[in-house]
Amino acid sequence: MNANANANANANANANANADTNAGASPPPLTVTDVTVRFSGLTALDAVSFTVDPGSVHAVIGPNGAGKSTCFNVLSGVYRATGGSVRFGAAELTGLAPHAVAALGIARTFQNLALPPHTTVADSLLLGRHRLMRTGFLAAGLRLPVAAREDRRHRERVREIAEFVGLEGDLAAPAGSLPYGKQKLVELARALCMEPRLLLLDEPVAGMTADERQRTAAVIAGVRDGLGISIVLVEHDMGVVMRLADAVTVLDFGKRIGGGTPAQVQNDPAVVRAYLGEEEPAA
Ligand SMILES: Nc1ncnc2c1ncn2[C@@H]1O[C@H](COP(=O)(O)OP(=O)(O)OP(=O)(O)O)[C@@H](O)[C@H]1O
Repeated sequence: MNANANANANANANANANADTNAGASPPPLTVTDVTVRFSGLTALDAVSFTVDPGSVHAVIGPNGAGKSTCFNVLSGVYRATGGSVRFGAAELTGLAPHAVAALGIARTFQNLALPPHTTVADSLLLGRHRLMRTGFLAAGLRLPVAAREDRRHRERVREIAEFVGLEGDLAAPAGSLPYGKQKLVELARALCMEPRLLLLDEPVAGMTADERQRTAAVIAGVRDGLGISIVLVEHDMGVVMRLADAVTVLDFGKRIGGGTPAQVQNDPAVVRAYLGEEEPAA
């Protein structure tokens, strides 16, 4: 079975096993309206608007310095927009701290690895479920049956998610001992362990080998197709963007200069112009 088929098969097998909180609930649209971010005189984002349709992969692309990371940081609550609004369904995200954004079912991964290297993959993924744990510290410390039951349930779910991304054979390994591509998949799995409805992926294939890129792209497609989770993807790899994205927003110098399907933006003269001197947006 190739990576694509494997991810999709796993997606189908596990879609039904999705038993926690937000899981299974169709995500609402994410609506970004006129978002502006200024850093002492520099306008990093200038009245940017776009909508992420439920269950779609929406890529945000643009040349270096275009404002992609700034946009990502606004969506995840790390930066506060100077103006405009970001709504996830009825919830206004603007001004919320990252933990409050996460509590709405929005999970993120990081551009650089953020895993404790000596912690096993299983425990790293369990950390991702912290938000969903109900048993208190005391009950867990006293080893009460309710805590043991909850721990078992979370470990089962961790195993399912590990299988979904193809890490089932690595659960006992320290995360830091795995090849880079797998460590990035652990990050993705940890975000999935939050049972998000929207996943923010910051350059998920950066630094990967061609094989790792293909495998990760298949897993991301599986997340959308099998779990119905909406995905915002900031990515430089145009091949991956064009293959994966349902919709693309193109930024340049903080402004939205184009948007639409991958085919539409590839053929948009303004987009091609913005990329001249860098990489062509063609796959
Ligand atoms: N915290 C900050 N303080 C001041 N200026 C910033 C800050 N973060 C970003 N900028 C500036 O905002 C602009 C947009 O940067 P941003 O990192 O969002 O672009 P990008 O599209 O992600 O670029 P890259 O592809 O190189 O990562 C740049 O001019 C950058 O120097």
